[in-house]
Amino acid sequence: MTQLLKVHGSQNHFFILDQMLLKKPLADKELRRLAQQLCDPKTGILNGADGLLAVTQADHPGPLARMRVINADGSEASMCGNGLRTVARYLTQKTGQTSFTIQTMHVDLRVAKQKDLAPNVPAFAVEISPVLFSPESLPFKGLGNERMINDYVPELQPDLRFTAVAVPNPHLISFVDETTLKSDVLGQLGRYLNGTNPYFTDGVNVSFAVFLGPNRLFVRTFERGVGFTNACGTGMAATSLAFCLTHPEQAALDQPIDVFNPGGKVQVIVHFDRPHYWMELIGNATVTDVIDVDEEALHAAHVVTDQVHFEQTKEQAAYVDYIHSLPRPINVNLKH
Ligand SMILES: N[C@@H](CCC[C@H](N)C(=O)O)C(=O)O
Repeated sequence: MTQLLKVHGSQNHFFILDQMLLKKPLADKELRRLAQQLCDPKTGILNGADGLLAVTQADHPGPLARMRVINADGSEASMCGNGLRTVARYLTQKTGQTSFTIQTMHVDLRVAKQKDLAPNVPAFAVEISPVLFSPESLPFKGLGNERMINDYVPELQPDLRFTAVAVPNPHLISFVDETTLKSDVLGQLGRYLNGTNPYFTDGVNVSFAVFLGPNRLFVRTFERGVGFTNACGTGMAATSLAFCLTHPEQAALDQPIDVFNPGGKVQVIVHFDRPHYWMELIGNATVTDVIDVDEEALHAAHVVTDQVHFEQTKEQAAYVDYIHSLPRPINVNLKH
């Protein structure tokens, strides 16, 4: 027997699997199959999730562990901001350390425990970096050879401006009005750019954002490898950076930006240590369920309700109380 955790950051839901607890860690192919089975609400448990976060040993000295991000469709992403907060919390509980680094696909990132957002709503801050703008780093092609910052891109959508940035997973951002944010445009564009298309050949996370005032945004994301999510941490960090770059009169560097999303709220602080931008993403790291599961079921990608034992924590009730205490600037249906 081993344990899985069901967790979320702004209701961007994941399962955490600590490979270091297993007699035999899952091979890459097994991890991909498990993510597909477990995250699908039809075949998985607890309504599925947006991804599987695998915690493994770091392959060099320094970081406490390594996080791998497997999207619901089995593809692997280089980073996940909401997920990193939940892995940071898991490692804090496992080791007692409250400030450390975690290895991700390309870089080691700093994480630190924060003051609880409300009773039983733990919070963590995580570093989001590196920030890259070149077409090769996303990648995108056929849309100009220069960086894309608040540009009209008629190939994508005639009347919207776009910013493309990798953090280091790829993001495409547009500032829109509330009607456009709620319209079908985001889903259509997200599906197109994450299917066979000539522009974003590895797919891209697409976010639409509405200005709410100085240092305040609402962000909705269609995620690569997932579809619509309640929140995308790297997406909100990338959008806050785009906000600072394109609307400096409304968004300040080195100050918290409140970013509301369908699943709650986070804060992002954008820093510019010349010549590099980097962001801090601060938000909840909630554990909703502890699941006892047979190790063989993980290898076989067959984790089903009647063969596991769940223990629900009281943290989701506390999280719901917390978000009900927040302003709700825009209502978008929640994904369950
Ligand atoms: N939800 C995540 C991002 C997960 C990876 C993304 N789908 C990708 O493929 O890049 C976040 O909170 O950052």
